[in-house]
Amino acid sequence: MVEIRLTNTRTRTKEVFTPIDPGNVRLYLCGPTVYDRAHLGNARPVLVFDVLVRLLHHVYGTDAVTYVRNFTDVDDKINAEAQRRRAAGAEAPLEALIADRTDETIAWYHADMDALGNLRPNHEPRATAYIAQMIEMTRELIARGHAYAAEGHVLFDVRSFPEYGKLSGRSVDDMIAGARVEVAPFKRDPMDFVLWKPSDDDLPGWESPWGRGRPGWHIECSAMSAALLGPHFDIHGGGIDLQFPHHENEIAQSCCAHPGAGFANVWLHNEMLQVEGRKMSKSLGNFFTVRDLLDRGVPGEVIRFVMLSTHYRRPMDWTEAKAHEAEAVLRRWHGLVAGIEPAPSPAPAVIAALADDLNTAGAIAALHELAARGDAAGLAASARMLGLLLPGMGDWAVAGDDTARLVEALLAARADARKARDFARADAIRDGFAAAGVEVKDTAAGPEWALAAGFDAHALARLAEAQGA
Ligand SMILES: Nc1ncnc2c1ncn2[C@@H]1O[C@H](COP(=O)(O)OP(=O)(O)OP(=O)(O)O)[C@@H](O)[C@H]1O
Ligand SMILES: [Zn+2]
Repeated sequence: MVEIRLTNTRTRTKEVFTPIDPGNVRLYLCGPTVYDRAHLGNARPVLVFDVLVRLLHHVYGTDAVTYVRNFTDVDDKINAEAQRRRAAGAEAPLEALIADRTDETIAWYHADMDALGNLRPNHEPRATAYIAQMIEMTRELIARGHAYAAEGHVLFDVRSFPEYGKLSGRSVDDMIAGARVEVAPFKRDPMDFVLWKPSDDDLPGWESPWGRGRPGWHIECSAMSAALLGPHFDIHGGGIDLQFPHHENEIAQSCCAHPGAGFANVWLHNEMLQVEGRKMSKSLGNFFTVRDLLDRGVPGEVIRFVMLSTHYRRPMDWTEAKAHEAEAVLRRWHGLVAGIEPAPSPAPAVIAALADDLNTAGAIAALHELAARGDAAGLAASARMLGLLLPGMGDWAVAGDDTARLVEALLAARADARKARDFARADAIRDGFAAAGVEVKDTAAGPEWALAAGFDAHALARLAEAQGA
């Protein structure tokens, strides 16, 4: 059996992964708050977990893996968006506007993550479907002396859990000194966090023993993971930005509600996608969405390749240069594997790289070696471990007949123009190609062309029209 090693944030070491039950390997990934399109950074944990899931499928069998990723559909930002729509004249009740917004966002999320070649998780719970479990868990935490009700709120008492801070490696006192904590008169300790809070009359709320209200964010993941995976499961993940406070708080809640169960064995955190050294984030406004890239004509597979070219524990940037390079590589590989039956199993070097703490960059290097050796069957089988070169994925890499015909006709027109010393026309065609996103290289054997990430079929058609080609 392949030995998988993963870096566990909890122990800060790379550990051999041993599932609790090899017949049912269980993972939970913190999913998106569904108020807006996912930005490219939000796709990173999804891609990392997708490769992990493919590796676990390979090692333990597809039916032996349960992958859960939630949708957070209770949130001030969702409410704010619904209120904005109502202020702008929408007639429906706020609840319906909220449901519209979350349904719409979930559909976008699915479309965008599918376009990147990600498998859907086995379960995608929505927080609003698990409110009863959240109330039950909150009640349990009060009964066990780990939480207290005050002024319509229920707060987790961090001093009641000596291990609080262990995941992020800080003591409660350090946290108080360093953190921006919300001070509230009803809190026993400034670090105590909300399990339940009251809701205004014009915002969504649920009846509870503490009055009409709504859950805090952290309790959502504790309740949903317990409901779908049980109180002790294998791997819990998310971006490193969630390590504190979100994951610290999840551990406190889950361990105190289910003493002795253990919660997640391995904590896996991806580093951030950055823009000029800072985390890409909605709040900083330095983001672009996955959809922006797809709409500009960057194929999902190219985005996936670029994102997986950097190890998940390293910060990374998105650059146009990386996208161009990825596109050229994938185009070549698609050409190589076209019509080839994949080998029965992926290359050992690719599996070994992935099993070594998801070394996707190493796995891609191993794919390059297979391609260099001309082992198309091996390349086809191995690339699938990374969700690349999947059946049907290469359509973008092959220019449509029309496109090829237009480009060839324009190249012929350019050659004629050159022969006739009509350099103005030759230059116009060259500039038109550049504007349409057709890259032309003149080689000794004649011109070679490729479609760039931003290829614009309409611009090409207009150019052909204008040149009478
Ligand atoms: N720049 C980034 N790089 C990698 N992962 C990220 C980045 N930003 C967010 N994530 C991850 O995306 C997932 C979804 O996060 P969430 O929906 O809370 O993000 P958000 O609040 O919309 O994003 P932001 O952090 O931009 O406000 C989380 O696992 C989070 O860690
Ligand atoms: Zn979570």
